[in-house]
Amino acid sequence: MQSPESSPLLETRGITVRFGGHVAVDDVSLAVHRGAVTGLIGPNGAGKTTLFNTVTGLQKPTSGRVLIDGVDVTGSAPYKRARLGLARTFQRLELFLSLSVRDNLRVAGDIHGTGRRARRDLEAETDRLLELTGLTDVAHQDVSDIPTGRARVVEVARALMTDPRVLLLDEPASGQTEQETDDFAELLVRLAGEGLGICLVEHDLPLVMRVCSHIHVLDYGSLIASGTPARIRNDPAVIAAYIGTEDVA
Ligand SMILES: Nc1ncnc2c1ncn2[C@@H]1O[C@H](COP(=O)(O)OP(=O)(O)OP(=O)(O)O)[C@@H](O)[C@H]1O
Repeated sequence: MQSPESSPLLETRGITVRFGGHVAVDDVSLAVHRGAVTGLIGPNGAGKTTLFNTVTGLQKPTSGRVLIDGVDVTGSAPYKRARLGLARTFQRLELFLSLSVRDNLRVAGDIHGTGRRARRDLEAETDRLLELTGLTDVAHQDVSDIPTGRARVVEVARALMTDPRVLLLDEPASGQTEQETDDFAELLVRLAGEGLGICLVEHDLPLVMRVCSHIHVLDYGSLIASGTPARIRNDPAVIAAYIGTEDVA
C-alpha cells in the first residue's frame, strides 16, 4: 500500500471522453505527484487539452473519475476543484490584455482571496510572485505590450496567485524565445521543489525531457507509454507515433 506522502495530488482513473462517435480520450489513468513535474505529450489532436478540461471540470467525462488529493471531484464544479488547489493555464492566453501584469495577478488574488486574505498580504504575495517568476521589470506594463513568451509566464504567475497545490500548464512555452524557455524551465523546477505538483502539456520536447521526472504519452486518445524521460525517449511506440527522428536529447 502507498504511504499518504506518495499518494497522488491528482489522479484520473479510466477517463473516457466521447464527442458523438469520436473517442477523444480513451480510458486514461494517470497521476500527478507533489514536488514533481509530470509531462503529458502527444501529437496534435491526441486528447491532451480534452483531458485537462475534464480534470478542471470544463468537460464532463463519458466515464471515469477524477480525484484531487484523494477526493473524488468527478461531478464537482470547476470552482470547487479550484478550492481544492487545482489551477491551470490555457493554450490560448486568457489574460486581461489591457490590464498591467501586476493587475492581472491582483485580480486573481482578489477573486481567490475574498474575505480570507488581508489586502496587504495580497500586495506582498503579488510582489513575491512577480519576483519569483522574473516579471518585476514588466509589472507595470500592459499585458498587450509585452512579448507573448513573457505573457505565458504571466498566466503561470496568475495561476500561482490562487495558491494551488496542482498546476496544469497547457503549452506554456509556446511563443517563448530560447532564453525565455531556459528561464521557464528553471522556474518549473523551482516550483516543483517547493512542493507543487505540475502537469505539463508541451510540444517543446527538449523542455519536457529536461524538467519532467515522469512523462505520459497520448496518441489518438489512448496512453501509449508512461515512464521516465530516458524510457520515453527510447520507446519504439512513442518514436513511431510522435517523436519520429526528431532529436530530443
Ligand atoms: N468540443 C469538441 N467537439 C468535438 N470534437 C472535439 C471537441 N474538442 C476536441 N475534439 C476532438 O477531440 C480530439 C482531441 O482534441 P484535443 O484538443 O484534446 O487534442 P490535443 O492533444 O490537445 O491537441 P493539440 O496538441 O493540437 O492542442 C481531436 O480529434 C479534436 O478534434
